[in-house]
Amino acid sequence: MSGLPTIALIGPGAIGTTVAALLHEVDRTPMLCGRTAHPQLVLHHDEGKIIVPGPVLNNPSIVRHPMDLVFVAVKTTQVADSAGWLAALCDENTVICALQNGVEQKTLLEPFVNGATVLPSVVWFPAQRESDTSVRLRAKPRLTLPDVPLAQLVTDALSGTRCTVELSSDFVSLAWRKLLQNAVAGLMVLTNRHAGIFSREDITQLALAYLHECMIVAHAQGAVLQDSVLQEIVNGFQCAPADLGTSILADRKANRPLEWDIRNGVIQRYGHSKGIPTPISDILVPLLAAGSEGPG
Ligand SMILES: NC(=O)C1=CN([C@@H]2O[C@H](COP(=O)(O)OP(=O)(O)OC[C@H]3O[C@@H](n4cnc5c(N)ncnc54)[C@H](OP(=O)(O)O)[C@@H]3O)[C@@H](O)[C@H]2O)C=CC1
Ligand SMILES: CC(C)(CO)C(=O)C(=O)O
Repeated sequence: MSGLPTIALIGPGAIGTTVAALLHEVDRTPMLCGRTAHPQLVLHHDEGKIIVPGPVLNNPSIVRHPMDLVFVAVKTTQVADSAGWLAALCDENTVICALQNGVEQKTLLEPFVNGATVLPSVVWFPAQRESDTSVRLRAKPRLTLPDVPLAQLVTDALSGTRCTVELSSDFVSLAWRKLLQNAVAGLMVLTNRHAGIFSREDITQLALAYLHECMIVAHAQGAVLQDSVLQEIVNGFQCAPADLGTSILADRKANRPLEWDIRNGVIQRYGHSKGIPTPISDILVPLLAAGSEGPG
């Protein structure tokens, strides 16, 4: 690579708009690759708003050459539909930073990326799309990446932006820590409620029992996490604004497919493969899957 890296972003939704806006603010505007040709992207943050000029491109045939760095922020349920973008933007020299939840980003993306290197990330911050498609950032942006040499490209791209990037030598544990948080957030979908539900004693008990089950699977997958993490996760939801949602609840409310498999199904799947009983998952996962896909 000579000169500044070329950067594209696929999926300018809640997380994608946030990262595109933060890059734009430091004059590193990525190529905006989406599904809908939004005329511009708008991010509202604590101190004001950032407008990224569009339009969002919606046809991969416009791409003339692969990019050095591609941020992928489509839902994991939308990866296959983004195959055209991934094929056009990636080759074996490209680094892909997956801005997606779960612990399976590499497995999900690698079939589509022409030999590019997929770096998973943990996206710690909540962002929500408003009805006018602008995005509201609800915490300070923060990412964790595995501490590998190619992560430097992402760190450099985001240097000087509002987004903190941390590198971890134990990325697996952090990714599972976040997965546990996402798994228990599934209770918001099943109750059709926001974080306020975690102030209920019955939901707290259910959340802790479910997290305990998830933790056994996490340990079996090599995550090093203390038991105190379970209460910390519940405390986090209890301290959050009562109206704070989660991206899977936004999808439920909009009747879109849910990321139930990478957030909840994954724990049941890995549990079953290791002979670990998952009685709570065995109830929650079919309810989330049926809510997502029906029929009916
Ligand atoms: N929102 C959050 O607070 C957090 C989300 N995450 C994770 O980040 C990932 C992204 O979530 P989020 O930003 O909420 O998702 P959104 O639904 O807000 O955004 C998805 C974006 O992808 C676009 N898209 C859909 N299909 C395609 C396609 N075929 N080609 C190109 N673009 C496409 C959508 O376009 P269109 O404009 O047409 O809808 C939309 O802009 C998920 O894995 C989520 O779990 C992680 C942490 C926090
Ligand atoms: C809000 C947050 C950070 C935790 O649930 C998230 O990951 C999501 O909305 O998907």
